[in-house]
Amino acid sequence: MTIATSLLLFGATGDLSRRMLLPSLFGLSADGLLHPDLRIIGTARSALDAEAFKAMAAKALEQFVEAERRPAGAVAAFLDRLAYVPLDATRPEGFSALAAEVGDPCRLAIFLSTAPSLFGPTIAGLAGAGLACAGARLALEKPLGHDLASSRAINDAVATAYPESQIFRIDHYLGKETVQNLLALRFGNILFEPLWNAGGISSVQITVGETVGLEGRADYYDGMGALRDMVQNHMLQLLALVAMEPPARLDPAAVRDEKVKVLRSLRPITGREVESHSVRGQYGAGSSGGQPVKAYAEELGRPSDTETFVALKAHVDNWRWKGVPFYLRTGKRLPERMSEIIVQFRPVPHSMFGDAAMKPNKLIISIQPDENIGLQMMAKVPGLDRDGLKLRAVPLDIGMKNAFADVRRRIAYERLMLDLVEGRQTLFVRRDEVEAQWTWIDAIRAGWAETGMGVKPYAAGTWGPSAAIALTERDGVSWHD
Ligand SMILES: NC(=O)C1=CN([C@@H]2O[C@H](COP(=O)(O)OP(=O)(O)OC[C@H]3O[C@@H](n4cnc5c(N)ncnc54)[C@H](OP(=O)(O)O)[C@@H]3O)[C@@H](O)[C@H]2O)C=CC1
Ligand SMILES: O=C1O[C@H](COP(=O)(O)O)[C@@H](O)[C@H](O)[C@H]1O
Repeated sequence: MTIATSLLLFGATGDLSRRMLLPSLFGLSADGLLHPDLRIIGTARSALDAEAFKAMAAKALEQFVEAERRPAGAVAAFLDRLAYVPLDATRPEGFSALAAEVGDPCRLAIFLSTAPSLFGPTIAGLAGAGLACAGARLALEKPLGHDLASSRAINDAVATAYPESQIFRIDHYLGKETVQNLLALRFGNILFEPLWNAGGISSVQITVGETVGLEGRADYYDGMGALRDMVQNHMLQLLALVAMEPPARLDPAAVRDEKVKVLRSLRPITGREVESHSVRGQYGAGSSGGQPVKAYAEELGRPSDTETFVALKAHVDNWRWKGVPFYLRTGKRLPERMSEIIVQFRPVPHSMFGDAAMKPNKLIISIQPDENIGLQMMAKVPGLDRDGLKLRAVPLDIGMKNAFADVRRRIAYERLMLDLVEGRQTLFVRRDEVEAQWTWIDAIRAGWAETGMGVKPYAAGTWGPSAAIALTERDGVSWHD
């Protein structure tokens, strides 16, 4: 595994670069985790020189890195790594100037933080300038298309210059600490695996709630909606990690082989099934964090049929998960920013305590805002119990914050950037995974179009339309709010 000595950052002046990528690279540089020779070459259309780019980067660090984490020396050392080449990626002739800045093209990492419509010309330009060497790595930001066909077109364009072993497709959820902790929890403990199947588990819920609205990404978001923006990628990756078979090794092929099997086993939701298996919502006026907020259409400035909320009932059609519903829900302007996975175990087969207070065990994996793993267990209520034992559900909590109080938490992009420059592919999404994800999503969208299923309103600051509650209640299941 060779470590890259140049990182080429396309879209270097953009929002993602300023908010996430440059701050993450800075964090790694400040902690001595980057190769001392690593140079970061920013590129975008803006006609900046290196000094102006460094000034922009310095400002981004001021804005997005806490003051105590950016001592002046570390900032200066980071800025020293930076160079900038202005380039319109649609014009092939500009790429030779870029190549001249790159040292060894076989020790190059490239990050495309630009609109996917630029991927094709960028790849052609890179290849034409000799920057598609066998050792080079290419990271691609989402969205990787807006459906299966467009995703295939992007992947085909990329594959003309870079083989799959050099492609790093970003899903930033895979860089999150608790998401990887799922692997540790499932495969580092003997406790869960014997029950981790349809015999022991009655349902799984995955919620990714956001309090924010459009956040200045109106055109992008309105063209995508919650299903494509969040479910197609992050939520299906979470589902795959929960449902996959134990990989034999923690390596890219073994982990991704298991995930893709799950994604391909997702039962298609087609035609009229969308009416009983999905709910689309769009927020109206309401409140967020105690402040009044506008309706989606008002924020957007025009009427729209794009969903800002989606709830789904999915099934993984294989031996392990026969008959177990996976409920997914995500939305903007929900009451909390909260991502969690709830694994609902089955009741004990026979209760010697009577039925009254028995609650089946529940595993609660909180991804954000706090990392927490909780197991709801039955315990005896203290007392003399003249009328028989009384039981109550109590939490067995592992607060990651306390359990690992002395360990610094890294944001997802720090881990992903480091894996990119050092060449570890496990936390990046393989082409077959993306395509299986799109296949499942496209069928749902086709069903929505076929049935004319529109969006149901919900007030900002609530958990989506009431139909989302009915989706689970019909099966006797409640969302874990
Ligand atoms: N922002 C976010 O939170 C997230 C963004 N993404 C995705 O990442 C990508 C970048 O997003 P974001 O940073 O928000 O977008 P921005 O619009 O803020 O930035 C786009 C970047 O692309 C550059 N660019 C535009 N046209 C060209 C061109 N013809 N040639 C070369 N460079 C060009 C811009 O350069 P210049 O300004 O100099 O013209 C700018 O640096 C998008 O695909 C987005 O969907 C994914 C997840 C989250
Ligand atoms: O990819 C995206 O993710 C964010 C949510 O990410 P998180 O790390 O804050 O949970 C979402 O806001 C955005 O719409 C989407 O494109």
